[in-house]
Amino acid sequence: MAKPLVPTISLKDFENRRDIITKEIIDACEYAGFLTLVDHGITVDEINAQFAISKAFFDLPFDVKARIPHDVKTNNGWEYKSQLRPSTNMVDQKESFWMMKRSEWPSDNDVPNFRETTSKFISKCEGISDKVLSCLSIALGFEEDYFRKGMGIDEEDSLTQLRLIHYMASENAAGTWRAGPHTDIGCLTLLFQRDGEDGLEICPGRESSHSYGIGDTFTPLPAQTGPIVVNIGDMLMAWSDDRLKANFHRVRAKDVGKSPDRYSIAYFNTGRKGAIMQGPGKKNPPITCGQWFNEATERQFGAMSKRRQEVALKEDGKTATATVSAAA
Ligand SMILES: O=C(O)CCC(=O)C(=O)O
Ligand SMILES: [Fe+2]
Repeated sequence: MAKPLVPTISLKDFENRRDIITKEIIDACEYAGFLTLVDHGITVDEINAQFAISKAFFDLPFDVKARIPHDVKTNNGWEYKSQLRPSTNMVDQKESFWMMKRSEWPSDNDVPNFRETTSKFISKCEGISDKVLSCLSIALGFEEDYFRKGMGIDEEDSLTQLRLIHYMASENAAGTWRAGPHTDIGCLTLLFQRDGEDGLEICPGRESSHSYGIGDTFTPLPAQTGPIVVNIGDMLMAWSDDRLKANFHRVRAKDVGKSPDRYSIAYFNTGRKGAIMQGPGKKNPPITCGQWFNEATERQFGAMSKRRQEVALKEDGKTATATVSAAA
């Protein structure tokens, strides 16, 4: 039987099976750049609890969500239909809340238990990411803790983020994108989805972390509650001398007919600002992760502006009084 494009990899008995798991992860990352993790240690109840928190946040009135507006400089905060994709020249049909461990979080008064549930969820994501990153460190010829130090999740200059995402229900969505084709900016993304909320599609075949040509063969990856979709981002593609592939992916709604709301949660492992990224073969000149992150966020999110968000709110006929003040 042909191997699936995106393999399912179990983290069960990780310490004893580390070598096998490393080989499976590397095989997946060298072509598809995507894999699905199971037996990872987060229960379906814990995942559903975080989705419930996410929904409670997105259900808040616009002006409450807009108390923490997206800031292009830090890439944290709430944005509403404002992510202008270079690949489509259109805004994604979604809203999202970006956060770091040390950024401003929605208050527990607005979303009961936000801090406790989300802190627990983040620490689970950290543990799973650490396992995968330690396999990748060794496979690339670095010390086992190389990427652990590189991410520096507890350092002041950590750039790792959690993103709560809500794609609104739609009907006959031809010509629009829930998320236009893109590659992820950071190192390693963990993506949580829910049964029945499909839409993610991936396109393997990217050769260089500096090329942005998009292929035309996208393969759908059905959404499941429980398994985690893991993918490589641009930073790790460059950091591995292009060995691990950060491939294009996108999220679609049905061209004809109704698509339900879709909620997803992404945990983006990103190198800390001060870490210097250079691959084992020194293919690319050294650059700090901070500089890489700033250039990439400007390229991808630079067009998110105060004006854009206000226009989007008005177009939607929602309250236009929200004090959205994201940097231009
Ligand atoms: O919602 C999804 O499934 C994908 C999200 C995504 O690709 C991203 O935020 O980078
Ligand atoms: Fe993505």
